[in-house]
Amino acid sequence: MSLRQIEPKQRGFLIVNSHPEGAARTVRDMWEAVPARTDGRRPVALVLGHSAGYGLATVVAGLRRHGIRGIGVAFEAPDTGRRTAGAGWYRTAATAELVAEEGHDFRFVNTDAFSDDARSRVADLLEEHYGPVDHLVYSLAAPRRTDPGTGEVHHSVIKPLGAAYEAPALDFSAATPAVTWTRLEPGTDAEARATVAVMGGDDWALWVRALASRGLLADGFTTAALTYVGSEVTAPVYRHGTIGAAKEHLERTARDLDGSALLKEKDGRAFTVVAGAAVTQASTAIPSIALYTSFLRTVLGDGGFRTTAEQAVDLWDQLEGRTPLILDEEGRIRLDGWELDPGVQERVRELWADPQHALDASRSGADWFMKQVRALYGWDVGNVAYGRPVETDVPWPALG
Ligand SMILES: NC(=O)c1ccc[n+]([C@@H]2O[C@H](COP(=O)([O-])OP(=O)(O)OC[C@H]3O[C@@H](n4cnc5c(N)ncnc54)[C@H](O)[C@@H]3O)[C@@H](O)[C@H]2O)c1
Repeated sequence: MSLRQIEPKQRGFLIVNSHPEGAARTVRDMWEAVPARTDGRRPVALVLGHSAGYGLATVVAGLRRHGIRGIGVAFEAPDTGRRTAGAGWYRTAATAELVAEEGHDFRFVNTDAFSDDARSRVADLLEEHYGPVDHLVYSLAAPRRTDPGTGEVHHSVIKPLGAAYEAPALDFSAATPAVTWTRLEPGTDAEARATVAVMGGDDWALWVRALASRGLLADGFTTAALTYVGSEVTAPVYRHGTIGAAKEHLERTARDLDGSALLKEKDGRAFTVVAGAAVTQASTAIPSIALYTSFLRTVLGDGGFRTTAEQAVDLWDQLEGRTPLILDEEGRIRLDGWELDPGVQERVRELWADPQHALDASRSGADWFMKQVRALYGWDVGNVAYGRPVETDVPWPALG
């Protein structure tokens, strides 16, 4: 037991502790925001990266809309007595509570998904409880990966390639959001290769092969990995940078998997899924993306900015064949039409051209962004009694 009174602790743009009840509340809010529909076949799903961002939205929408059964995998730190558990730990506990309350059948594994050990543990659990997988959703975002073959640790970096990138950014370490400038020197070839090793498609392909080798791909199996295209204003640091090289590798991996004998044999498909900008722990680490996302919110307002859960609902409907697949000319599933709409991008470019003036004229997007960042850690969430001591040592849901 570790009942204590906690306050948010911020270092730079990072918040280093999480509120269990606040984090749980965000999951319940997401759950309630996804209208339930319980008919259908209850497919078996494996979601890698289930505790945050698009992975969490995929689990919640999959449970609510299709009654998915199966396994989520994430890598979260427990409560240490000095420091709270990671927010994803508390979100997992809250998701498991909803699973139990609503009679679903979904388990959660806390492990390094990049390891062979994780693959074999998950395959064992699938064999024991569910059988072959209908859908594998790959939504990991990590700063490093240990190559299971060589033991080498690769570190991803967020840098432009070819030329330095100088751009406005949002300083959200201060109480009031302000514009600052960021300059990033170009990454080296070695840094680009390391980023590809972490965020490219190698690990995804290892998961698909591991499931196939255990006879765990269902007929009509689909697998989808999350990717991002984004705006031309952030392209130098995203799509044309080191992370963009990793996303291109991920997209090539999708095409290779899609054409592979392994999938053909099962009448299976592999896709990347282009989702829109979202406030997540992964994306707040990218300079300028915070300011871009704030401006996107200013332009789109409350109704136009699609949530991760809304996009996950669309993804499931396409994967389950309830609506036709929306593929671009490169065979990617597109969920980001609302973000890349030319009129929307034109208005974002106008704000970007004079960012301080834009921020002075309207802080709505930046204020929303900062609130979203705090909510990622369970802070500043409605209907939470922050003044009361709270149990921080919450157990990880049992696998039994
Ligand atoms: N955030 C965005 O704006 C955005 C937009 C489009 C696409 N995407 C893509 O969505 C995917 C997920 O990103 P996100 O922003 O939702 O990330 P996130 O940081 O919110 O979540 C990452 C998840 O990965 C898990 N994870 C990290 N390392 C792990 C490991 N070693 N083993 C097991 N689990 C691990 C975390 O526990 C967490 O569940 C990425 O491919 C990202 O590029 C993100």
